[in-house]
Amino acid sequence: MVTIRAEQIGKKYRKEWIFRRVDLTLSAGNSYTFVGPNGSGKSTLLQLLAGSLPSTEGKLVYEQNGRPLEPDDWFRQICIAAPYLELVEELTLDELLTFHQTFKPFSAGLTPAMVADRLLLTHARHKEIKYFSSGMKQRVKLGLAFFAEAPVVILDEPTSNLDRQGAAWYQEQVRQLIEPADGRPPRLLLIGSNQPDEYDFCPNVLDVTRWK
Ligand SMILES: Nc1ncnc2c1ncn2[C@@H]1O[C@H](COP(=O)(O)OP(=O)(O)OP(=O)(O)O)[C@@H](O)[C@H]1O
Repeated sequence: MVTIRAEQIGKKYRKEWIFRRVDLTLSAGNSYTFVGPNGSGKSTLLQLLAGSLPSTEGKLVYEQNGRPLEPDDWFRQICIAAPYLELVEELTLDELLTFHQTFKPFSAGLTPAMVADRLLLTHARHKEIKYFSSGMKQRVKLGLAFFAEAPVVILDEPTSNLDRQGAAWYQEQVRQLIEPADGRPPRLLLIGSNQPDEYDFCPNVLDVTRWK
């Protein structure tokens, strides 16, 4: 089981503190949503918790089954879907899924063809990502996080560009992360959002402006 512990972390850009003194303990089987107005620091905080941005102050500890993990091993534990993370556009969906699973394996038993099916994109398996619509790309980004084995899933603005069918698909899949129907271990889910229907199932909603 994975736990992320943030101890008094803060982030400053130039002379401006985005947030300070963030103390959090986040563990598997739970979901947490960070809310706040545009520019309040949701994406920045998620990137710090993912270990992809350094904090200006404070300490971040990752633990697996009570043992600290080295920062270099964090990335294996995390899948992140966010508007600022791009897909490799030159690859077809099949190629992308095959490539991705070499460093972020899919859950046991899932093949790239099965993942394409779960993405509702079987018809587009041989199409290059650059020809996907923005909603199709968003589904791929989410699917790479939903269907990987990694125990921590981070979703920033998860339903951006999704139509009604895509949003319903998101709702169905995201709930299975914390209450898996197939016996898989529950994951730690972190969301950054301003749209209540993206996190209406989530009991832990934290406004980042509390850390200004
Ligand atoms: N690389 C950077 N250099 C300087 N300032 C930055 C940088 N990245 C973000 N910021 C600033 O940090 C603040 C928080 O930005 P962030 O993207 O985390 O907000 P957000 O809450 O996710 O916003 P939104 O709802 O618009 O996505 C903003 O004032 C932004 O301008």
